[in-house]
Amino acid sequence: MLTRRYPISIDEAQAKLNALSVTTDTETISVDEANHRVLAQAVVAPYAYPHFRRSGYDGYAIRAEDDQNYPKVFKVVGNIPAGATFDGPLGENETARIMTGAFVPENAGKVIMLEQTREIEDDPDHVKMLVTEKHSNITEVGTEFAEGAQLIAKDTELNPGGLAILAAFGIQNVTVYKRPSVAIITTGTELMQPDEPLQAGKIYNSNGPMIKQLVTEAGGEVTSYEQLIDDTDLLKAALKKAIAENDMVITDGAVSVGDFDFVADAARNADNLLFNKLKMRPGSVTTAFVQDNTIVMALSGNPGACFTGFYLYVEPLLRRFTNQASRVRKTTATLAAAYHKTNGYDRVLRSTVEFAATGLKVYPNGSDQSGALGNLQTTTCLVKIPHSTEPIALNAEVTTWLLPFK
Ligand SMILES: Nc1nc2c(c(=O)[nH]1)N[C@H]1C(S)=C(S)[C@@H](COP(=O)(O)OP(=O)(O)OC[C@H]3O[C@@H](n4cnc5c(N)ncnc54)[C@H](O)[C@@H]3O)O[C@H]1N2
Ligand code: MOO
Repeated sequence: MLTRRYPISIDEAQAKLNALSVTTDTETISVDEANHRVLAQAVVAPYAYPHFRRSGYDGYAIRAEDDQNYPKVFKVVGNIPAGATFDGPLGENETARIMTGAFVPENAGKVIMLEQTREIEDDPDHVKMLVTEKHSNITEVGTEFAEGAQLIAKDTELNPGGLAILAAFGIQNVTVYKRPSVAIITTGTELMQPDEPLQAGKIYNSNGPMIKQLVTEAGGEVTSYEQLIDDTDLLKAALKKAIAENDMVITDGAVSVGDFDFVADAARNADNLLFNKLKMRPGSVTTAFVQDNTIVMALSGNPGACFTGFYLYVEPLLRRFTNQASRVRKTTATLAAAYHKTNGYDRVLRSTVEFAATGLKVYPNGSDQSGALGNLQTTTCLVKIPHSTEPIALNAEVTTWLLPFK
């Protein structure tokens, strides 16, 4: 059924999505699997770190009171490799040979580096120290973290460095936000499977693989991925199932006014229709609605529109499920290359950004057509050309969205 749609602006559409309440759930997972997951609770140090006084160098540990009158001969009373401990105190002018990272005897005040010492021929029980050291060369207990100090803050996305901090304390599990579950439904009888030979009138599905990775990059979990032919009953059933089982459903294609545009119907009858037309190109047909507490984001089948729609509307929403701000950074930049077209709607150009000394410069990157995909790899930002009857001026200040992972 063809019914009139009422377009809203990019800002209005983003505001509507932003106003949706999103539930954040948590789960406890193994640190091994926590890279790029977001902490739902701060992690604190279970004990001081380091938890023993540690030597920074290979050398000899001595008492502070013996640290004078060089050159000087010390009696070697022990050997402390990394991982070992040392029983008993050092006596006057006694020393223990020590390795980097090893336990420093309790009453030692300094480690003399090996380079400042000399063995004594035929006398392995003694060593000659040539000069003292400026620093103690000992890392004290708790230098990095006191017991109970915060190791990593809540709402931090863990990375390999952070995992190292957790591992340093033997922490094996962390409480993180659950990733939002996302079903992806791509549509179109023209879509072939990747292993099928090329056929006239048909294309390979390029949006599906892209959306899958974009969802993952934005912290979502793709729970199902379907490529369906244009069969209204099939599509309706798939959408219903996906809605019942996921936090979000992303559909692609079948959203305009064609014969199989089942999404338009679902949107019209939804619990909460947010928008089904945008004052923007590409992606004017982008649609969003809530059904049974699941958000359905219907992206255009046109590759350029699909890419643009994901970053402007889906990424910020996905991030909210893990209490994160969008990584698509909105800013202003200088339009550094001419763009002559005028537009009835705001146009979002796939562009590239240059971080110049004078500020950000942006350059339209190849085709502005909704159906073009040749610029998806190299695009690093999206640039808004406001609707106007006059072409935009060169060097105009333009709203720019910097894309993450670019
Ligand atoms: N009579 C009208 N026709 C169209 C209108 C309109 O208002 N009236 N809007 C146009 C605009 S603007 C857009 S954008 C597209 C939107 O179409 P859909 O989002 O419904 O997508 P489809 O019609 O299914 O496909 C459009 C285009 O994209 C290709 N496609 C679809 N899926 C994929 C995929 N997974 N990978 C790669 N390419 C895909 C498909 O083959 C079509 O070429 O509608 C205009 N038409
Ligand atoms: O909605 Mo279409 O992508 O504007 O060209």
